[in-house]
Amino acid sequence: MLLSTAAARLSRASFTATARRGFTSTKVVAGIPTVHYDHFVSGWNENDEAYTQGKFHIQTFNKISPLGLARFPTSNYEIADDYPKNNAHAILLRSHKLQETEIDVSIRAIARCGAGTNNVPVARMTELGIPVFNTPGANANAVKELVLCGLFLGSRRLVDGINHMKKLGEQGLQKERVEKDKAMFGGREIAGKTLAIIGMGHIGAATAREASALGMETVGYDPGLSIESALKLPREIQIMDSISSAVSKADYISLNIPYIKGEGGTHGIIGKNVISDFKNDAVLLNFARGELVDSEAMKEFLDRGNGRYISDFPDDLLWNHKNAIILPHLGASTEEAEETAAAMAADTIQDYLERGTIRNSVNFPAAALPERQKGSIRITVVNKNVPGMLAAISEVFARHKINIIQQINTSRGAVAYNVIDIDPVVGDGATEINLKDLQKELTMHEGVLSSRLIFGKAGAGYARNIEGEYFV
Ligand SMILES: NC(=O)c1ccc[n+]([C@@H]2O[C@H](COP(=O)([O-])OP(=O)(O)OC[C@H]3O[C@@H](n4cnc5c(N)ncnc54)[C@H](O)[C@@H]3O)[C@@H](O)[C@H]2O)c1
Ligand SMILES: O=C(O)[C@H](O)COP(=O)(O)O
Repeated sequence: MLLSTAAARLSRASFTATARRGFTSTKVVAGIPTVHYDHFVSGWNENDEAYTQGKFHIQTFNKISPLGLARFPTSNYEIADDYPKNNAHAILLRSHKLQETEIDVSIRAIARCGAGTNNVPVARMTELGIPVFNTPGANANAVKELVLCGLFLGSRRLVDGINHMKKLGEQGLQKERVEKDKAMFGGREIAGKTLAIIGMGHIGAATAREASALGMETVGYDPGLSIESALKLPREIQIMDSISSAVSKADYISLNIPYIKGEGGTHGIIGKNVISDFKNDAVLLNFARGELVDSEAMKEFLDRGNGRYISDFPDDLLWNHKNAIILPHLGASTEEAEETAAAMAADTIQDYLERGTIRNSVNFPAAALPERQKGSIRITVVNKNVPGMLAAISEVFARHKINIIQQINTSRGAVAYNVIDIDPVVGDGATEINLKDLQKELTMHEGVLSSRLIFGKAGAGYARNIEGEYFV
């Protein structure tokens, strides 16, 4: 859907832009030949007046910490929450549910200031050759602190007690009734109880450590446990081989895994089966995602016993349940976490846009080429991860008698990524290099999705192969 409408719009836009410009630019760099290039002034924008030439345009969704945004130097970047169609180069967002129609063809990258990327159509972005980034660990401390708070909310009837005191206050009865009524809000201590951690990544591992320090026994389940996280776990933690075996021992269960839709994903992973292994008075802490828990099954559990559910996510069924406490997605809402996540996302985006470096991507392979030599030109190519692509790409450079100084080719799943530094002095001694033709040949090779020339003006030099049509 997007492609057909976008393609139609872009056909018009690229034609108009080319016709309007009607020239090929040149750039002379001291000591090296003349470089011919095209579309260094972006041809994506339909409205030239709105376009600030020579700057990267970052489109934000959600309110992003100003301290994080300040990482973008104003000399090279412009930030706005709204751009005319095809004027933005990258998207920065938090939990906004990003629709495919909001992702213009000019977008080269998307960064999530936070951990979960289930609000971004990641699989589709992979097909389109657009890297999606997140900020691992940036908000983990904030979430961990709220999970600890959840332990206490689930142990003592704090919210009910607070509400009761408000009611008594309105009636002027607080002092008279407090000592008698407090018996309604008794609880238990967490020391000596068992906490099961499902997902021992940045949040889960930190929670396990703190819970252990508070005197709790800990058990954990995580089939993808990283070495980095394993090193943070308390020594005493017992590692289990299934969710059920972990929860069956637990008085408290903390869920800290990503939400992944579809087959093999985590939708409703805490369902009837797993819940049937809960102790009658178990407390489930869900600071991960609402969709991980089957609300019907949870309701049955809460209706029949003394169990509790503390969740950071809206729930149409459980929002008013007497044994549930629902918070308005506050896990990462601290000044510190918002700032750290925004700063990390800003740095990641800049590294990608300015150097082609990829780190913290959820759909692209990590890639970092050493700084490009002065005067050299960096070209990045995104292609489908199918046989013969590297040879085909190298062949284009060879045909143009261009020497590759350094390069990296790496892949992840269905996508491959190349970063190539070339010597602008062509092999046959010619004094001119035609990047315009080179980029078109590279980009239009079957299987290539996009290419980028990192040389010259910010925001320019991006081309895409959209189902066999060339867009610059
Ligand atoms: N409430 C909030 O505001 C808030 C803030 C940050 C993160 N989150 C949520 O918490 C999740 C975890 O965040 P994180 O920073 O710890 O991420 P992380 O990537 O560091 O850790 C996730 C861990 O879960 C493990 N895992 C994945 N699938 C699993 C499964 N089926 N069973 C057991 N373990 C599994 C992974 O191997 C990984 O170790 C995020 O994906 C996000 O949805 C919520
Ligand atoms: O996945 C995350 O990082 C959290 O859910 C935080 O979301 P937020 O940035 O919208 O608070």
